[in-house]
Amino acid sequence: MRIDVVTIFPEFFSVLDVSLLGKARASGLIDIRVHDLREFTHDRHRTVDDTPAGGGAGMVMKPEPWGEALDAVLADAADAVVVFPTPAGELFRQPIARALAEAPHLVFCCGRYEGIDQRVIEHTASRPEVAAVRELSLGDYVLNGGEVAAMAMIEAAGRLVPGMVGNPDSLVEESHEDGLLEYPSYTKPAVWRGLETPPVLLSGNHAAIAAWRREQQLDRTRRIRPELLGD
Ligand SMILES: Nc1ccc2ncsc2c1
Repeated sequence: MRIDVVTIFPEFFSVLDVSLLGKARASGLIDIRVHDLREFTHDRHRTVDDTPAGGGAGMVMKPEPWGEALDAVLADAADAVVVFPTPAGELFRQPIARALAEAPHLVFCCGRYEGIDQRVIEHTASRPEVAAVRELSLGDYVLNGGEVAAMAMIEAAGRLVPGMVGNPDSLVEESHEDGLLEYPSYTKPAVWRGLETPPVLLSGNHAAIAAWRREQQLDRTRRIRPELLGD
């Protein structure tokens, strides 16, 4: 998988060299390329934003630098999925992470300010080398830009790429992988500060342990995220 990230804060993504994705990058499993949007400006101040058409507060990211950046990033692309992290997008959830993990080439366009001129999204969707454009939201709160969201999406999708995680079984028993919250986890010692590990987990009865874990998932999901049960 190839992942391109376009941002005005390329240094933000240096952390990708230390995480699980760092190993994948080193092994060539995932080819991550980070691009500074300001490299695609031509004025002395390397301007990437301008005032909003129609007035209003804040600034909007100019289309020209984005157009040139995507010309460069997509020059040798085919079937790229281009993601625009945005609060106005579809909510990013595990099924979308799985879909992104299937893509041979992901491009993340990190907006700042009040967002990117909408014509960039429209033009990108018309490019023949682009298989899909996805405007995706991390959730309903205020962030300063798309970088934090892109990092989360890259990790969520990247870890699903075959070969990324040592034990693929561990991908199954994760919160949201089966649509439910994960069960609570325990390890040694059996008693810690007077608190006991649930005896069933020490019973060796694998059927009883599996049943207990499933019940814990349902109970936790019912209490904390009932909407995941479609109730
Ligand atoms: N403010 C905000 C909220 C969610 C979100 N998701 C992707 S960029 C973004 C920005």
